[in-house]
Amino acid sequence: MDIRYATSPTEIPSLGTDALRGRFLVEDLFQPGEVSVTYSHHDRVVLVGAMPTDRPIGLVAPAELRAEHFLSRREIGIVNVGASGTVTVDGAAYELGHGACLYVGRGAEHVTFASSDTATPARFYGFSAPAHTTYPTTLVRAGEGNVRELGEQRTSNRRTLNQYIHADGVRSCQVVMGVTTLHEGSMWNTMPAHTHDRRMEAYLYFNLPEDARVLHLMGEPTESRHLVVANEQAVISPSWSVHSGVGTSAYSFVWAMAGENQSFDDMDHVQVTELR
Ligand SMILES: O=C(O)C(=O)C[C@H](O)C(=O)CO
Ligand SMILES: [Zn+2]
Repeated sequence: MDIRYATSPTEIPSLGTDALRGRFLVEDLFQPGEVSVTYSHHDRVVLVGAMPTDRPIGLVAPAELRAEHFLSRREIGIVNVGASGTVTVDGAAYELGHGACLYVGRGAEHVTFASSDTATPARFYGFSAPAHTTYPTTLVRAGEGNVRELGEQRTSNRRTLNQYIHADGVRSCQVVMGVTTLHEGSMWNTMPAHTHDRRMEAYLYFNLPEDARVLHLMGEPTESRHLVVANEQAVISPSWSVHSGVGTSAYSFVWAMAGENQSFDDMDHVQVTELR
């Protein structure tokens, strides 16, 4: 398991490109036939990437969790960013098309991932957090969450945000999760930027052409840095960090949060003119 210890904002000025990428960027989530697991000490969130090929692959508890099953004390939100596939939870099969989201509650014992067609594998992205109780495992098809239209064409930030796991939708203990898709011709996400000191967040960029990149802004608003991010890479954003990006092409991203509260609109907004 890849372990990322927590970072203080006071460390940022001393970190070069490789150190920043090593702490905040998750580059190899999807490996054929494997489940990859990255543990962040920011709110003890775990990022999972599963890319089943010719046989199902299981979500197994890494030794560091000291748990019988991965979800013995955790919950997980899963979004399929690849071709269609199936997630099976204790014998119940859920079919996830591209962009669909499955919430799996605490206590599920056996979770496996399979692709519908081995030539075009599914790619399941999971965001897991500690959970105090069990909420029902629930599937949401792509686009069937709570939709918010954001931004404007003149500021190149028109985007459609879909909330899947949230306080007024699929219930969870901590995880808040959804997908945002940029409209053709728009490049900016989450600008004006924000932080939320009550929650960490992770973004997984997808549907970005292989030769395109997102310049992802991070850091405290007045001490910003950037990460150059490729398709299907994730960025860990501590609660003190802005998380915004501009692409060389349109793209989508899975955003997911955990921490003190589940209030999506509880944000500390940052004016564009305040950024440094
Ligand atoms: O496009 C956006 O703006 C977002 O998707 C914002 C994220 O949902 C977020 O950062 C929530 O805190
Ligand atoms: Zn946010």
